[in-house]
Amino acid sequence: MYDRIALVGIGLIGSSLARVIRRERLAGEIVISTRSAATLKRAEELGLGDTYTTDAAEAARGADLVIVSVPVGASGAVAAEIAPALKPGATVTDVGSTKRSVIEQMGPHMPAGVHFIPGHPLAGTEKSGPDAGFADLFENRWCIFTPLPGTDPQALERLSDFWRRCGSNIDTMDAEHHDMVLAIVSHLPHIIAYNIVGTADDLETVTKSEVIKYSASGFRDFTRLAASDPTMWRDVCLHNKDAILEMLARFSEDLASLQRAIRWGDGEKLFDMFTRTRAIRRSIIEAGQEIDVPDFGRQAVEHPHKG
Ligand SMILES: NC(=O)C1=CN([C@@H]2O[C@H](COP(=O)(O)OP(=O)(O)OC[C@H]3O[C@@H](n4cnc5c(N)ncnc54)[C@H](O)[C@@H]3O)[C@@H](O)[C@H]2O)C=CC1
Ligand SMILES: O=C(O)C(=O)Cc1ccc(O)cc1
Repeated sequence: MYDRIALVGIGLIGSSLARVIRRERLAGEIVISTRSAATLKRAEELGLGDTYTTDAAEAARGADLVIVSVPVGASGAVAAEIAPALKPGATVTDVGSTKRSVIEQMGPHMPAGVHFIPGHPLAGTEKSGPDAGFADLFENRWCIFTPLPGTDPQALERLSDFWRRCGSNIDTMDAEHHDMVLAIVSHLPHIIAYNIVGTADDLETVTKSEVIKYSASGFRDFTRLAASDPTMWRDVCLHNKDAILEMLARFSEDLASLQRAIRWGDGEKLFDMFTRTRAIRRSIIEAGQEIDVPDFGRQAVEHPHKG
């Protein structure tokens, strides 16, 4: 699909891309770049690409598609590094979990004639690094693009085709909306998980070994999320601050209401709420999507990001 694909960042997402690109023969050549020499060496041992370099600009030089898969806080620095090496007509995309900040960081560095198309595959795990990736990661998952006004439709269609061949379904929306939706369906659940596991860890009356020994499956699910990469999630929190704070405020209000119902023995209120939430889980299962972004508020490309 592309003669030369450069993967900048070769952790869970970058290495999953490398594997599916190879399996589906989506590139003539895969060039891999990452900042850390040790990670690059591991990528080479795993045979993830054709050539390897710690110099992102060298990787991007002559590439038809550059995919930036680094923590969102590093995307501006990477964009500055690769910009002078990009060839006219190249497409640059990313996979970051937040979109408005990535656009603000990368956009200004993108030379005229280069197609910059921000993206986000809604697929991942709590693991990180090149060993954690797998070719099926994107299978039957959503990939959301947040194209900027004036995006070349052909470049967008080609990139969409690429992701379809990686197994994904495509959606587009503006970056603000993306960040709001993801704040509730992904960022808040991770923050809640970090928090509940932290609370359990701080308890004085219940020992750490009891938490481990008796952890019910509900708590275990939280510990999986709370094991996610600290650098990645620090960056998500710092770079989707407004939307996360908005969702946290709503969450806290609703939690206070739940707390009140428990305090005052309002069983009807508790029952009604638990019935309502049970229906949501059922609709997700019926839709054949155990996780992923629900249908609400999807916006078409015709209403792109205006920031
Ligand atoms: N882990 C997940 O479940 C998902 C992550 N994402 C997004 O994908 C991006 C990458 O995440 P993962 O692959 O999970 O992380 P990871 O920690 O597994 O890999 C990150 C990679 O970026 C490299 N890196 C870090 N700083 C760099 C810099 N300044 N210059 C060049 N390379 C640098 C690291 O060496 C590593 O190769 C993040 O923006 C994250 O928000 C998106 C969907 C799911
Ligand atoms: O591990 C999980 O359950 C996830 O939710 C993975 C994930 C993490 C970050 C994203 O931006 C998208 C997907």
